[in-house]
Amino acid sequence: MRIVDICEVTKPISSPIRNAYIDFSKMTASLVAVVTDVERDGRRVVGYGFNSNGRYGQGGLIRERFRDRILEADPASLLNEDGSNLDAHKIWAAMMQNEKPGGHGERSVAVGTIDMAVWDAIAKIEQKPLFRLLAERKGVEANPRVFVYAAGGYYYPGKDDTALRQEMRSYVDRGYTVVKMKIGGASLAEDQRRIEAVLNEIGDEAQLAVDANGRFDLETAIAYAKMLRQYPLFWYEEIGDPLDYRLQAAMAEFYPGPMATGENLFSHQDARNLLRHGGMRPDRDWLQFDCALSYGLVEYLRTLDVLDELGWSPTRCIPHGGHQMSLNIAAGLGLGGNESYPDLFQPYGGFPDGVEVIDGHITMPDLPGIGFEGKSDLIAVMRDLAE
Ligand SMILES: O=C([O-])CC(=O)C(=O)O
Ligand SMILES: [Mg+2]
Repeated sequence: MRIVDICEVTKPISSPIRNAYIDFSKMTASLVAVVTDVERDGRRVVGYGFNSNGRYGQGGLIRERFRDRILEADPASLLNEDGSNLDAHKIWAAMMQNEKPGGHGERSVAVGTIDMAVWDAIAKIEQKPLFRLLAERKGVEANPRVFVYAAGGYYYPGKDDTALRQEMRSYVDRGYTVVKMKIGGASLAEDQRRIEAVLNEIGDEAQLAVDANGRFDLETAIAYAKMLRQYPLFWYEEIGDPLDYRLQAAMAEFYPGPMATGENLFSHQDARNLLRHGGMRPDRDWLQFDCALSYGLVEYLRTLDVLDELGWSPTRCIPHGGHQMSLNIAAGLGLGGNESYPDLFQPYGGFPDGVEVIDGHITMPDLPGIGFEGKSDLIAVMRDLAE
């Protein structure tokens, strides 16, 4: 049993939307295939992965370093004890040889993307859904019913409050009970008007989360906190720079409601620093670390260990990214839910065909691997790459 090839293609996932920090007009994603020599049901097992939006495709790093380190390793050194499957932890170690600690950034995206494909292959070789494999290995019961919320509410040329309300209404009509919109890309007064328009639209049918995408300095963060705290928001997200733990810690004094952050922290060490120094409150705040951007599930398991050491439950995690990999981790390891972008970043995000959002939750179908084969538009693009 061995990995015979690793293919990568960088694809556009561009759109005219913008958050408080970036626009997505040039956004790309890496799609990766890990090709094995294993056959299941008369078909070669190929694992697939991709990086979530927000960071760009990583074809350069994958081709220059990480792909070759796996392909040049002794194939037997990448297998589990009895040689019956690939070992994601050993493959991770092979990828990360000769890499110094610290500076977690683009490299973590390259490794996270390959790691996703490796886990997809592993679960397909075992012929079971990844979430069931993860629960089994941890000795816990999987819960295929996962909370999901609808992320959108971007700034968009010519988009007025009516269009924003219609967008949020359409998420509620599709079964979501929490919707998210961007703030920080307009004046405080304008954002307040947008927020009130959405709250009037959704009433008590859903709750609203707001996302500043790390835009605010301390003064602006506090001004927004004072405005936002009069509304019953689901959370106030990524207020300041992701590495400014002191700013995050200062916010607890001004914002008693739930806060969320972590999508731009890319290692268990950075996650640990957030929990040590960011003043995050385990009884109400949310952690959004996204394995696809942060060295994959092998690293995410370390992050979950850090949470445990510091008194945090995995139920406080609702990862960024809207991909099926995090849905599997949520269902298998008991996270609090997952992000979803109902109308964006297709075909990568979303759920297998036919999966509906009911009362803010989806139910994972029993598909082998991560479940990409159940999403026809996505698997078509994936098979183009490697089958
Ligand atoms: O706009 C983005 O970069 C995505 C984002 O923050 C989120 O989904 O929370
Ligand atoms: Mg965000």
